[in-house]
Amino acid sequence: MKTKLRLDQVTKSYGSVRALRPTSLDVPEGEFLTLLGPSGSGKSTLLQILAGLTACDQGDVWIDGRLSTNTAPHDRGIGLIFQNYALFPHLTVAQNIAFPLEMRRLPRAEIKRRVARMLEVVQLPQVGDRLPRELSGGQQQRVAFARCSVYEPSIILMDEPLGALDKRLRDDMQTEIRRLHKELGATILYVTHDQEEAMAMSDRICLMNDGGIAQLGTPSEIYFRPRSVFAAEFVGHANFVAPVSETPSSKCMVRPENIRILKEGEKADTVVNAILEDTIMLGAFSRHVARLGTGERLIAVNWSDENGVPLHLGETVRLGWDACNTVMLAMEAGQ
Ligand SMILES: Nc1ncnc2c1ncn2[C@@H]1O[C@H](COP(=O)(O)OP(=O)(O)OP(=O)(O)O)[C@@H](O)[C@H]1O
Repeated sequence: MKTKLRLDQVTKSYGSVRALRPTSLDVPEGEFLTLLGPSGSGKSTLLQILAGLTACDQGDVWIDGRLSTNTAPHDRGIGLIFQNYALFPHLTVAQNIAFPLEMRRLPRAEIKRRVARMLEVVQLPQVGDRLPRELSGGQQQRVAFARCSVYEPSIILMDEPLGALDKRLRDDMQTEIRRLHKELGATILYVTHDQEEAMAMSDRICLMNDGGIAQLGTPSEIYFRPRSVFAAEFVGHANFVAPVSETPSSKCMVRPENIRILKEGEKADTVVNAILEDTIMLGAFSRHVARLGTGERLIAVNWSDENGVPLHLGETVRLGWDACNTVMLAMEAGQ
């Protein structure tokens, strides 16, 4: 697959703050890649360097196979959407969407055609004559997406675009952005610090920590095969258990859905006794917290079973998991 974007050993410091350690990244054409990581991990810096809004100290940026490190932002063929999407308040929705095309001096009829099509794509065909303040937050966000996509950039960078929206709207917009991604076929780089959002939306996740890439992989690889304690803990809940063969320099991790409360006579590769401290019925699943003799707590998430043996808080349960569901993690410095 053709590489659309490439960062080659890019670094950035702000005074004494090292925002980005030497970082290399290849993004294939048409991919939806999410930059996920805690606050200050360098996500926005990486995006700004790709957009040309921030100059890197060292390294190179390649776009479409062309060396673009010093290319001006408007010559990079990249669309940008940020959290404060700032539509022009005095222009109608249609005028807002037409703006990038007016700047590029496209013929009037062509502008009209493209604006109408974009309004269809974002499913807002009726609101072209309204002002932005007459729209809901989610609708405004869709208009921002339309304005960014109307000149058909083949790369779209989004920095926390749903950060200002409430949960319900976020969910709707996630689906919407996925649909638009498919429809437009653009390469999308999406910044979020919300791991569920990253899981739901991405072809691959670039997990960032402390100005560098901690792990790059599909949502499933990052979740089931994290390569560090940081990755294991940042995405989902990590239960740390004693490794079968004790290696002082490693930790063993099991996800909650792979720890079972064993029924009478049921077997597993590893079985431990624990006191049940809490059980929460979440509908399809139930979440159990159980305390080991060492004082450590394990979390198990199992299918709810209406006909199962009732569990009582304070009772001793047998917890079991299989070797194939454990992940050995190297300890990082300081852990
Ligand atoms: N203009 C700036 N001047 C000084 N320091 C900066 C500047 N921009 C970013 N930094 C610092 O660089 C580091 C990386 O910041 P960056 O904004 O890339 O992180 P982020 O992962 O996007 O964080 P957030 O999720 O909070 O937006 C942080 O320590 C930040 O304080």
